[in-house]
Amino acid sequence: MTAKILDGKATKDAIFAELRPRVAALAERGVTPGLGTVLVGDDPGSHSYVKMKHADSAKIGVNSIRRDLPADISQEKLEAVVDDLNADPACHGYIVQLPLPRHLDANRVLERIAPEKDADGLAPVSLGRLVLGRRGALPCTPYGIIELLKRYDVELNGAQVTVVGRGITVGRTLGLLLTRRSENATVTLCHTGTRDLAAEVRRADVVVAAAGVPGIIKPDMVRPGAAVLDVGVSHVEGKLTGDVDPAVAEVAGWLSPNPGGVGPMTRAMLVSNVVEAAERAVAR
Ligand SMILES: Nc1nc(=O)c2c([nH]1)NC[C@@H]1CN(c3ccc(C(=O)N[C@@H](CCC(=O)O)C(=O)O)cc3)C=[N+]21
Repeated sequence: MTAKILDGKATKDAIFAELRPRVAALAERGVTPGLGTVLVGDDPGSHSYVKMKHADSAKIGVNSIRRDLPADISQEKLEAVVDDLNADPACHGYIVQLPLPRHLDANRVLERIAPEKDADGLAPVSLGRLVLGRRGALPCTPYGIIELLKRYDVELNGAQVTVVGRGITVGRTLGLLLTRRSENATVTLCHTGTRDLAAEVRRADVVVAAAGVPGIIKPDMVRPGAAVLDVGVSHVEGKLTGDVDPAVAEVAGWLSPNPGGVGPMTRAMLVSNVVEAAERAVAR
């Protein structure tokens, strides 16, 4: 048996097809959604992600607002750019690409993002709203994971989900999303202090691997038929390597490829958050 593919690339295209008429409706009201990115320094990975985000925007008629800043920019100057985007009516949502160079305080920058313009749902106000169960931008990767599972009819209601990794961008926030009444999953959040990772993974209907440890999920840890999502991004000998051992495909019922799985879904939800922010700005 080999796992069915949770195709993030095709699902992104389907989501874009649904966003296009919403963008057209905004155009009729004279509004073009604008997605901003703030990129500090010249990390090649970050550059390529930001480039992909703007290519996605262009595809569905969303304007790009790009601020590429030198690696040695000061905290004050970076915060001034954030203030500028907060004040720019053409920018409906933006992200500050993470990680930032070490001399900068990322939390202070994220705190400064106007909550209604937080496109990745990672600013403190958005995270607080998620905890409280109030409306707000949802973090793009967890949101994309849930959307991907729903569109392939993978059951979450009552499901046992094991999440590996407690980072804010994926693991910790995914636990919050999955345990909402609307998803209704039971979540086990694993991390470096977990005593028996194999046992936690083995009883899961759905496994989300977001540890950033290449190949940490082995076939003997996966229950036959389980859905396995690979969120790991590591580079081994110059090649993108995920957290899921390729042999898991022989055991799992569903598998998100990497690349081509959760990455494109993250980008789809980012654009979706910006279109939604533009719709809210028009309604105000
Ligand atoms: N504020 C902030 N928000 C982010 O959302 C954010 C961030 N900072 N910093 C970096 C990470 C990384 N990230 C990716 C998004 C899409 C792909 C993606 O689409 N990858 C493709 C291509 C991969 C390849 O071939 O290189 C794929 O998986 O198929 C990857 C990585 C968003 N991040």
